[in-house]
Amino acid sequence: MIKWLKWMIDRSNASPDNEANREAGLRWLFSFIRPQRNAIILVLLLSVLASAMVLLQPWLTKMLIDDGLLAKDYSMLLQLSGLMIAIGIFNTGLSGFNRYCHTKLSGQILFALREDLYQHLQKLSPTFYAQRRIGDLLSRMDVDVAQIQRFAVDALFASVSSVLGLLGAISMMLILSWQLSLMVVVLIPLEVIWLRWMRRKVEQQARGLRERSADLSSFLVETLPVMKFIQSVGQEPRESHRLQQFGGQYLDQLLILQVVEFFTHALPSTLTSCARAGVFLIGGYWVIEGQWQLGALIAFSTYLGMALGPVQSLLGLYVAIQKMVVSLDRVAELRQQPVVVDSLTDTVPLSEHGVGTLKLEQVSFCHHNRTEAILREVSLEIKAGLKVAISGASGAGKSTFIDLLQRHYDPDTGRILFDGVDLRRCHLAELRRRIAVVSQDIVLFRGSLLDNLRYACPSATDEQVKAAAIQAQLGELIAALPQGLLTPLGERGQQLSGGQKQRIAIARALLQQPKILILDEATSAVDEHTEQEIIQAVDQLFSGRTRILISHRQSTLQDADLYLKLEQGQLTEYQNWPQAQQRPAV
Ligand SMILES: Nc1ncnc2c1ncn2[C@@H]1O[C@H](COP(=O)(O)OP(=O)(O)OP(=O)(O)O)[C@@H](O)[C@H]1O
Repeated sequence: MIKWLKWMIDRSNASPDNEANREAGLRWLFSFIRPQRNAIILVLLLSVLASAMVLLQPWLTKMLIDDGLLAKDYSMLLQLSGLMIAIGIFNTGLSGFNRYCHTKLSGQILFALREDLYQHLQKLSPTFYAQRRIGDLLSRMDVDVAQIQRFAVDALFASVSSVLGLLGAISMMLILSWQLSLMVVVLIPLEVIWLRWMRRKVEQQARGLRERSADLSSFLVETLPVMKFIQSVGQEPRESHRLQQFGGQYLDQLLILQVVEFFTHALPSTLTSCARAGVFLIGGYWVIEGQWQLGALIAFSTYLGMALGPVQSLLGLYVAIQKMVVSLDRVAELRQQPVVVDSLTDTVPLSEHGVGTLKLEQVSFCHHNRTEAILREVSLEIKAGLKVAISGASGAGKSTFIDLLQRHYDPDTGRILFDGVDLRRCHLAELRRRIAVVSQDIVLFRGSLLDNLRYACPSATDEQVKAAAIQAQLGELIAALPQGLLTPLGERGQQLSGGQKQRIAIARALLQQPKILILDEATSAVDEHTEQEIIQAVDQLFSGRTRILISHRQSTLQDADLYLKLEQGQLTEYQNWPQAQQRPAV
């Protein structure tokens, strides 16, 4: 099947890399089709049955005219009419059942494809997301996957029933008149040659359309969440104009594709009309001359329609393959993005009694495509239970350092150890459960406050969540909300203040029971008084556990047990905050 598809796909402008990607994409697609073998066989059998029933109808009409009407046989007329009614009822039931099985199969493949792609995206690093437009990812996940699935199921079944219909109709036509049948068969190679010539154009324009559609999605994803900012800087007309431009480009591309598709189908349709006229001319002459029966001519012309219909839909399928390839390439490109960080199969379990000591051994790290290293051969130990303050100029790499601790990236050289275990050997989820990060941007999902608090720890009971919320001083907020903990927070918790969101994040971290709590600029959005309250709460609630605080503010970093400053790839230790602000290091 893969070989057949590769033959159908235009390779004239594909590089060996593209070819390899495409083949991997096809293999990926078929890995979802194969497990549905039984359901596919059932739907195929139903299609065969449906095609046979359709083929029977014109033959019955022929018998009705020639053996019933023209022969004036009333009993035959009655029997054939009864048979036609029975077949009609059977066909209705068959098509309903066929449709149900087909939709179920099609949906199962669609969601399996999407889930697999989503699971792959879940493993990709922050660098990948920093480089990609979310709208484009959305469009690949949504429209491209649906396009592939539509082809994989709908088009393949359509092709099977078309081939069956075609073979059946041609056989019936040959039985009725082989001379007229030849006329039709000669057309098929002509149409195939034309389509092979047109396919590259279709693929090119379909690719353009998918890209314009991704531009539109990206625009909406980018601007809708920040409408407040656009309003406050008065740029609504500019964004409306941009939408107009994207819309215009999309429409232009759509029209070009329509024109190309029109010409692709126009020649075969014209040839078809000529063939039909030819059949009526020659067949009609034979009937007038008494060499052929009227019923046979009517049945032949019906079978001719039935044969040309499948030819048209097979040719349409040929065009659909070129469009599907565009989507398959776009999805395969995502599917082949390398997973930089993944759990090994033989991970070393982290002890529940471990205290959470962190050790860096000769760690160096530089972001992909950057020249300036974030860490250069840094060796350091952060003993458990300390309150650690990390300062450093903006862009020095403090957040990247935290990403390395949570293993969003691996060091280029050297290693990081958690309780003596190299992070590369830890199970990712286990490691990340032990290191909770509260950052400036608190992520809140649509759902109740309760659901949001429980997000990192879904097994927590309502009582545990409530206790954590009270500890994080959310009592007042809960009392003020109309449905308490069950109040929906709305999109991204826009109705909450910065301090309230921060407390939600702390309550979440409390439920997570981490060994290490990291506050990465977590309090920079709140006033100093609220900040002091939050930090006091953290010191109290997480006392005895390692707390790493990152900030530019002195008020946040005071009273630490260890001061670290990140500067030019070095993490230098200082005795206190004022010293950390000056040189030299201790
Ligand atoms: N995913 C990424 N890919 C490439 N470069 C990145 C990536 N993330 C951050 N950087 C770059 O790495 C450097 C350090 O960024 P980082 O966010 O770690 O700094 P920071 O010290 O936390 O800054 P700030 O105090 O302003 O938050 C910056 O130059 C930034 O542009």
